[in-house]
Amino acid sequence: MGRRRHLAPGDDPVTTLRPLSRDEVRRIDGRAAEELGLPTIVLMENAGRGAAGLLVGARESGPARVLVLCGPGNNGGDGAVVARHLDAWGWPVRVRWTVPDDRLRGDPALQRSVLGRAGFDQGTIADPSAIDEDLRWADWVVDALLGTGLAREVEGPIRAIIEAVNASGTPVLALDLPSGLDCDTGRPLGEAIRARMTATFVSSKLGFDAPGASGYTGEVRVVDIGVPGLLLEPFRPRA
Ligand SMILES: NC(=O)C1=CN([C@@H]2O[C@H](COP(=O)(O)OP(=O)(O)OC[C@H]3O[C@@H](n4cnc5c(N)ncnc54)[C@H](O)[C@@H]3O)[C@@H](O)[C@H]2O)[C@@H](O)CC1
Ligand SMILES: [K+]
Repeated sequence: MGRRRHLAPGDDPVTTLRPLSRDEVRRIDGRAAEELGLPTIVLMENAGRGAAGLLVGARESGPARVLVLCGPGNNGGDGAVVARHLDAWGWPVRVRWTVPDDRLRGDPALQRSVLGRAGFDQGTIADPSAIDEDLRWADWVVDALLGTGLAREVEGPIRAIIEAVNASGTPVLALDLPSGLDCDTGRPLGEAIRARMTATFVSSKLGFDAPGASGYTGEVRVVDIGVPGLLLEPFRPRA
């Protein structure tokens, strides 16, 4: 009998929701916190833990060297959570942020502080060419640069980092969205990460079904981040 396929974290055992728009998924996150009082740090932990589990599942052989690239927002915070779990499982991890820690607020700032206190190989990318050595070292890259906060053409250092990652050919696990991909249209805003796999939160995204989007998302896996069912009701398939 073939390897029993356990349900990986996020393989929703009950129902799948219809693909969501950027606004819908951001509103779900917001309602969970504002209306239901579920702290966003809880959703972030579930997101990062689920994504880390998918990376382990994607690796037939043992631990791999993982370079986690974190942007300035909650997507970056997710990346720090992935790093913490992979490290606890014995995977060699490096964490590189696109901004100094005094530019972080809230959940991502907290996550970065925890990694700092826990002795992680963590730093700020001073110049996009500075990640070339990290890219040579890594077996996998975790793309935690930009998620649904992407609001304009990708520019500046983040654009150069995306180009360097794509040029390196290193396989990428993208968190929530491949950075630079428009959530609703599935088209790159200037430049986008070409991922081997995308761990997307709550549900798939409208843009993932657009022609050409799979060249950026790679295999899409949904990670359940613990949003209460009340908020998911409007998005369940019609019975
Ligand atoms: N809010 C929540 O409760 C949760 C959010 N989650 C994560 O948070 C993400 C959304 O986080 P944020 O809203 O903080 O935003 P992101 O972390 O997606 O983006 C970070 C910041 O990048 C900047 N930015 C936007 N477009 C840019 C561009 N073109 N070039 C350079 N910088 C640009 C913006 O200032 C934006 O706030 C989701 O995709 C998901 O990964 C998850 O942790 C689940 C829970
Ligand atoms: K991302």
